[in-house]
Amino acid sequence: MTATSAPRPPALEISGLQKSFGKAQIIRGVDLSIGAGERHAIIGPNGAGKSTLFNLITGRFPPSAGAVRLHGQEINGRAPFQINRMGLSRSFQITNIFPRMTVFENVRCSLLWSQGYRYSFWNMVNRSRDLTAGADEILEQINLTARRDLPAGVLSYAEQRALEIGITIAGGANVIMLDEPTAGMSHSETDYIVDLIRKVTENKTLIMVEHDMGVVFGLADRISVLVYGEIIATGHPEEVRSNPKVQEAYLGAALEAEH
Ligand SMILES: Nc1ncnc2c1ncn2[C@@H]1O[C@H](COP(=O)(O)OP(=O)(O)OP(=O)(O)O)[C@@H](O)[C@H]1O
Repeated sequence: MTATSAPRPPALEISGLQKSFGKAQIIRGVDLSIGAGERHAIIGPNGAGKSTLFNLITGRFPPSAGAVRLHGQEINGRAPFQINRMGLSRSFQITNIFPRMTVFENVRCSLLWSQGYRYSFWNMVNRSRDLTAGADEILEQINLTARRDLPAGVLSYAEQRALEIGITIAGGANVIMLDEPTAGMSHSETDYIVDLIRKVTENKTLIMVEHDMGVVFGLADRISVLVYGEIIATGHPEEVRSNPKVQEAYLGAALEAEH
């Protein structure tokens, strides 16, 4: 690249985004720009529209108005799998693994899909050294090598969530979206998952919805606060923490709930 080349577009750029279900307007004009390599948390009270926003970004729902750009390319109207192939991958609130398949097979399956293979290729799978090596590398990253050949269903809850993160990153996406990755975890499990997230999102863009303020303030470079379908503040953790609007609308109560 030369010095005169255009600046890198943000990893994700959301403009004027709206979503209504029938008469209910759930996302009411969201503008947000998330830079490449940034770790960004979206916080807000229950029912604020965080999951809906995720579903709009990932193509699960079509927006009522507005646009989403991934690395400068508009993604409106594309199917989730197409957006995934453009480098965006997400996890869900509910653990989303194949419990009877081994831990290794879960990751390999995700790699297969991300590379566009179909069922007819299963018989070739065992021969594919690249896939095996790729899956083993992911298992190493998520600390599940010792559990490689167990059915995923016998893993502990935290290990299943770690596996799900492995499945999310397996396709090599550079924008990773995690929906409440530490929900339902003990303090020690949460610490374990936070370390893991930090490790696997190195040099990637992370967008996460999270209710645990310890996790949010420990991981995020910037935070957006969504209240009633609108972003009322975006900024560095300390700016957001001290913002009186945020204190009033959400953070006061959320931080109190932690103690
Ligand atoms: N498919 C849908 N049809 C109708 N209403 C919906 C639909 N999906 C979400 N909603 C409504 O949109 C609002 C926002 O829901 P959403 O799940 O996005 O909030 P949230 O911020 O993720 O909440 P939580 O923190 O509890 O997960 C809620 O009132 C919900 O009932």
